[in-house]
Amino acid sequence: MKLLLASRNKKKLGELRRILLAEGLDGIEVVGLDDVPGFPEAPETEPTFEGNALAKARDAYNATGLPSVADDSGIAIDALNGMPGVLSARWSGAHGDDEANTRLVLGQLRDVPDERRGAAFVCTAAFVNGDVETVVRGEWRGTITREPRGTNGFGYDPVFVPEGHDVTSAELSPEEKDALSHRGRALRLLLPHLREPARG
Ligand SMILES: O=P(O)(O)OP(=O)(O)OP(=O)(O)OC[C@H]1O[C@@H](n2cnc3c(O)ncnc32)[C@H](O)[C@@H]1O
Ligand SMILES: [Mg+2]
Repeated sequence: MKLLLASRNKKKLGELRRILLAEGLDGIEVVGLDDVPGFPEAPETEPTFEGNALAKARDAYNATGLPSVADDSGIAIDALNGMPGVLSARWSGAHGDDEANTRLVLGQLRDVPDERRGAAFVCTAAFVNGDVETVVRGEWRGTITREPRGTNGFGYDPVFVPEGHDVTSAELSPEEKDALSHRGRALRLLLPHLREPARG
């Protein structure tokens, strides 16, 4: 069985692939959007991660007929009342400009004291295969730093210190991040559902 990972974000796609392959998906060949003919993709306008993930997975399934997984994710910052949330990828106005997004958040939190800098990375993963639709959510709590640190990962990783750690998630190794991250948690919840059709 082919499984389509419907994301345009190369770093995210790399993590999705890495997490799934580490779990050993026997009989499942993982492909990305670059491996299938292009199709129109709806803008991500839903108010929830769940809604956006499901919309992305449905678009991918409807266009290709392949069982499809989409990830909608972001960071919810306590002192910003849960924002950037679903707007995480375009918080500074430019979609996918990780550096500008990160800088804007640090500026917005400049006067927020250490004890109120809590945040959570959230990942919702949606699996669509015909009538079968499954959505799961993984969360990863931590705090926002005052300066970016580290070069691994992507997005807000350089400013996020996971709970129980002193380093940012951009200073963790890829394997350490996968073991703890919102994305790792969500995909491990999805695994039983992915394995089911592969047996048929
Ligand atoms: O929609 P696709 O094509 O998958 O790619 P995208 O980059 O637009 O992805 P999202 O809409 O899900 O937006 C997620 C944003 O949240 C941030 N983000 C998500 N997961 C992250 C992680 O593991 N580490 C750091 N930042 C993350 C990052 O800035 C992403 O651009
Ligand atoms: Mg997106």
